[in-house]
Amino acid sequence: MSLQIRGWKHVFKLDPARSLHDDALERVCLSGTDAIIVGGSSDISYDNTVDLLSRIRRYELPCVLEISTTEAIVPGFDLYFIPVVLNAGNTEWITGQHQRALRDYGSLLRWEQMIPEGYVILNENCTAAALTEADCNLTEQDIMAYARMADKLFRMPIFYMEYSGVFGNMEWVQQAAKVIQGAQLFYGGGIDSPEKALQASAAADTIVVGNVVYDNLEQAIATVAAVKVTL
Ligand SMILES: CC(C)=CCC/C(C)=C/CC/C(C)=C/CC/C(C)=C/CC/C(C)=C/CC/C(C)=C/CC/C(C)=C/COP(=O)(O)OP(=O)(O)O
Ligand SMILES: O=P(O)(O)OC[C@@H](O)CO
Ligand SMILES: [Mg+2]
Repeated sequence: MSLQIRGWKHVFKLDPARSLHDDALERVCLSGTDAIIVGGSSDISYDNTVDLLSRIRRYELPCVLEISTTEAIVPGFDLYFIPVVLNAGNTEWITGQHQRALRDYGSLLRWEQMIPEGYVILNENCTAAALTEADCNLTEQDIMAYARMADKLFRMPIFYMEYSGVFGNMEWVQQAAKVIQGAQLFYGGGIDSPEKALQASAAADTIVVGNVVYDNLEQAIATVAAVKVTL
C-alpha cells in the first residue's frame, strides 16, 4: 500500500456518523481504490471514529483521518489531513482551532503524518458551508485566486475543491488544474456514477467519492474502475 498521495487517483470518504454494513465496507475496501478518508462534518465523535478505523484496518489500504473536530483525533491512522477552509467566514476554520490544537499538542506531533488541505467550499447548501460560514458566492477569478493562495502563497500540498453533495463545475476544476503547480488537486462532490467519476478525474488529480457509498453501493464501486487503469 502506498502512502504517497501523489499517486492517488481515487479515494472513498467514509463518514463515521453513518452506518455501513460489513459487507458493504468490504466491497469498498477491496474495490481497488487508493485510500479511504474518514471524515464528515457533523456528529463525528472519538468513539464512532475509532470504530470505523478498526473496521477498515481489516483491509490493507491507506486510511487517512480528515480532522473535523479536535475531540475526534484518534491515533492509528496512516495520515492526518488538516482542512484549512480558505473561504470560511469564521476564522475558527482557518486558523482558530488549528492554533489551539498546536498550542496544546504541537510539540508531540509527528509532522510527517500531517498534511494540510487548502479547502474551498463551493456548495452553499452543504453542511460544511453552514458550519464554516463559507462564502460560496465566488466567481471563477475568485476561485483561481484561492487555488494560487493554497499552491503558491501557502505552498499547501493539497488544494481541495469541495462541492459536497452536488456535482460541480468541471470547467473551474480544469482551470484550477492549470494554475496550480505543486499542490495536488482534489475534487469532491456529487460523483455518483462512473461517467461523473471519469469527467472529474479528467480535471482533478484525485477524486473523492462519498455519499453514493451510502446511497447506491453498486454505482460507488463502479467509480473506481472508471478512473483506475488496471494492468
Ligand atoms: C494522535 C494524533 C495524531 C494526535 C494529533 C494531535 C493533534 C491535536 C493534532 C492537531 C493538528 C491540527 C492543527 C488539527 C486541526 C484541528 C481542527 C479541528 C481543525 C479544523 C478543521 C476544519 C476546518 C474542519 C471543518 C469541517 C470540514 C471542512 C470538513 C470537511 C469534510 C466534509 C465537507 C465532509 C463531508 O461532510 P458530510 O457530513 O458528508 O457532509 P454532507 O452533509 O454535505 O454530505
Ligand atoms: O459526498 P460527496 O458528494 O460524494 O462528496 C465527497 C466529498 O468531497 C465530501 O467531503
Ligand atoms: Mg456526506
